[in-house]
Amino acid sequence: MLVAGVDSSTQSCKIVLCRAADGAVVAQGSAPHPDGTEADPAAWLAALERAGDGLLRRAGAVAVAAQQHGMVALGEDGEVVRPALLWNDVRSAAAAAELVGELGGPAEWARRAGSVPAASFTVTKLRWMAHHEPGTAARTRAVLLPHDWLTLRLGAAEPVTDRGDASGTGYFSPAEGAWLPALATAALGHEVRLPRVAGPYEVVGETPWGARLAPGTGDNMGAALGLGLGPGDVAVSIGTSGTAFAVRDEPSADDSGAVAGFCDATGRFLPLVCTLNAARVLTSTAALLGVDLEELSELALSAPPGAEGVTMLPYLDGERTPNRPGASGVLRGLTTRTSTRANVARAAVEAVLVSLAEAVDHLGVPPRRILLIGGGAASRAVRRIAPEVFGVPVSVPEPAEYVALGAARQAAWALAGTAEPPAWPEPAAAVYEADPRPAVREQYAALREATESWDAAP
Ligand SMILES: Nc1ncnc2c1ncn2[C@@H]1O[C@H](COP(=O)(O)OP(=O)(O)O)[C@@H](O)[C@H]1O
Ligand SMILES: O=C(CO)[C@@H](O)[C@H](O)COP(=O)(O)O
Repeated sequence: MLVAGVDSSTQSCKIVLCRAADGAVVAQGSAPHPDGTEADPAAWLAALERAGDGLLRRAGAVAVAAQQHGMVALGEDGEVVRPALLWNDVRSAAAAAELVGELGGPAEWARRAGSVPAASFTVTKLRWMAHHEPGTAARTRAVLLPHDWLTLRLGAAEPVTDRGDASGTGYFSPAEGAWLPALATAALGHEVRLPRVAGPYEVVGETPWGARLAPGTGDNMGAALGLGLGPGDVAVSIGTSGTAFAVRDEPSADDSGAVAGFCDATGRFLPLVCTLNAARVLTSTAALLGVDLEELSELALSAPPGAEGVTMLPYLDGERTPNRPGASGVLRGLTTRTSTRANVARAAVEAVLVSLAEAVDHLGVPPRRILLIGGGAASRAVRRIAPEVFGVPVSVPEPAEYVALGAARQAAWALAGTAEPPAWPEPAAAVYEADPRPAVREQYAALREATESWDAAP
């Protein structure tokens, strides 16, 4: 029996077709998403159909994992009332601050919703819409997340979500496993329908070609399931977002707001730290230097650690961790001697890695193992420099679509109906080791602190 897993992420849709018994990939496809921080959900469905052409119909079960947090606002008849506002859209930063104040501060949000909402969270997008598009807000009768909407369109019997993705809305209690509808109502100004929260391996419907549909989840929860993340492991993903996350048995509640207290896709929890600037820092720097990504790696590896003092603050699209939505990128330390393309390339790679090393620190427990995934992990320079910056050996699992694999594993789980997910083998990984370079982190931290007062109003 074959199963399919979908990863509808920020930049593209990726689909894997796997054997249900052991997860071996027999076929895969992908299709790009339009650029931007808002999107017509129909474009996700079109990309899914293109990526899955010729392979989705071979699956006996399907699950969709997708970018977290996006607000898909629906009207009375289930129609999309405006383009979905995505996780990386920072226009709701002021709404986030307003909501945090209204409920009595960050600690109260962390206690009730597991997270302190920054602009990424769905709840802040509802408030932004209530203020800026009151007519559209008034028409909104239901709110779904990207994976919920795609699952519905693939044949779910009713609107459904799962604990993992629900925990990124800001109106769900991870500890209780239940919606907090009053928080959604307060944000939008009126009651709104929310999807049913399905169990982790429930069959929630059937596709038009007769495949069973599993509930799906958020992309980071999908990656945790695809990697088989275990105790002591921290996954670091370099995709459009940078994320660091671990699977835990107890919910978390971080008053500082750095750690989001998400649920995972199996009934456990997934504390996660997310940055807004990761792989695109590398593509932007490559474009700035007029090189491709392979040449960027070569340039970065030809410069010394610390890039002779050239330091980049990578907050190109504003930042979420630290919460600096009005920030922009900064390049420091340029002199006639140090202004080389190699140093700038190295500074970009180090900046992405240090921002994620700081994210790992926020998780609190030093990892036994770091697993590096996402498109940016394909960069030679990233893989080689990562252990210098993280200060521990870094495992890079063999290149694969781990989010889509996690969704496929969930589909196989729904098919099996067993209490635990099917035991697929752990991916083979290359281990990268290097002497730690704490000075690289120190020069970055000094620049981060020195620029705290520079940000524009978001
Ligand atoms: N060799 C490479 N070096 C650096 N970045 C890369 C490389 N290969 C792919 N990427 C980047 O990875 C990103 C896509 O990663 P992915 O994890 O699929 O993102 P998302 O899931 O957010 O859509 C793109 O920005 C792409 O440019
Ligand atoms: O906002 C978060 C996590 O809280 C992001 O991780 C999104 O889930 C988007 O992920 P990618 O498309 O970058 O994988």
